[in-house]
Amino acid sequence: MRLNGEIYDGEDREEGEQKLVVGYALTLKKRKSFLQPNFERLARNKGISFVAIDQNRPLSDQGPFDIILHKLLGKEWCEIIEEMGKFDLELKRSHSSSNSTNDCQMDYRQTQPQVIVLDPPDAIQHLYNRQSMLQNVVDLNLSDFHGKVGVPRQMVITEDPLSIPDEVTKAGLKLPLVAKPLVVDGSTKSHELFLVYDQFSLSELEPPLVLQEFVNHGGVLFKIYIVGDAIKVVRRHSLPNVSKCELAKVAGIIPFPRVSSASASADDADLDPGVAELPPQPLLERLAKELRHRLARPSVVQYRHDPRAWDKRCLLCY
Ligand SMILES: Nc1ncnc2c1ncn2[C@@H]1O[C@H](COP(=O)(O)OP(=O)(O)OP(=O)(O)O)[C@@H](O)[C@H]1O
Ligand SMILES: O=P(O)(O)O[C@H]1[C@H](OP(=O)(O)O)[C@@H](OP(=O)(O)O)[C@@H](O)[C@@H](O)[C@@H]1OP(=O)(O)O
Repeated sequence: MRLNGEIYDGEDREEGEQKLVVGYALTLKKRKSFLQPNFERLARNKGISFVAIDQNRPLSDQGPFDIILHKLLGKEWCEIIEEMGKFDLELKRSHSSSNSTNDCQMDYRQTQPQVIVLDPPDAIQHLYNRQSMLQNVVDLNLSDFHGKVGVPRQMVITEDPLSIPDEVTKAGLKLPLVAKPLVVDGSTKSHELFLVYDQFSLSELEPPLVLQEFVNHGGVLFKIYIVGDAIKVVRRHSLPNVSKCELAKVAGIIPFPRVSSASASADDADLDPGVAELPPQPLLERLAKELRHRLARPSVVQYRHDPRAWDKRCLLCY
């Protein structure tokens, strides 16, 4: 990694020796979950500091930053970042078309050192639709590669809630079902999910939504994060299995927001080896490669997989 002309070697630094400044633009919620004191301390020890970007002031008056890390959805913010990207591109063009590029490069570096934006807007593909994001997994056809990869049986309901019971019967989906808003736009509401235990209650749901068969998976799931070639798997607690007996006794709709959030980490939990075993690396690598290919241009794949039921040699993504 480039740091004012030096290469970052990943070694710990003496306290106070700053090598990398990361400007961040994140929601308050994300700041709380991401910039934990332990993380900031670890980063500081490695010479990396995090500085909040003030969105009310021009970016050029702030910093200098080596990296800009952002996860904001607003159009205004995207334009600011895009403008930065254009400036950088123009600069590169003027370098390649002129012989006296060094002057230009020097001016630019002096006023605004080269910043790595994670990620530039044109390298981000937002996956808003729960159905289409899973279609990429269906299309992979990884049916016999160190195990299977698939998605739970599901259907999309866009209109009349009163028709849902019939539509579910026609589609042959088995109860209990997980009801999820069709669109995941980062809002709290888009992560409000319901477990539906009986046919009649289905008409109380609010379309547009995805209805998925609930798959028992031992109360543990894996989240797979892919950045370039790096793959990180974490274990999270999840919903417990639903037995036939429970299904016969329980009725209605039960809400369950964010059951597998970062605070539900099961990395250090004492688990049954049957559910704790991680999916094999070759399968993860293949999955990452195929998804990167299918999701086309982005250099960093921002995709969410919650594969489970690995104890049955079946990686389900939802
Ligand atoms: N088909 C399913 N079968 C069993 N459990 C499921 C199923 N779908 C989702 N879950 C449970 O619901 C949780 C949330 O599901 P999902 O990841 O689809 O929603 P989300 O709102 O995108 O969640 P997150 O907050 O993790 O981003 C999962 O972590 C898992 O515990
Ligand atoms: O805070 P953010 O808005 O980035 O929320 C993201 C959340 O991160 P958090 O853990 O920091 O809350 C993620 O959880 P983990 O990776 O930890 O499982 C995951 O649920 C994403 O789907 C959320 O993105 P969204 O779908 O809402 O855009």
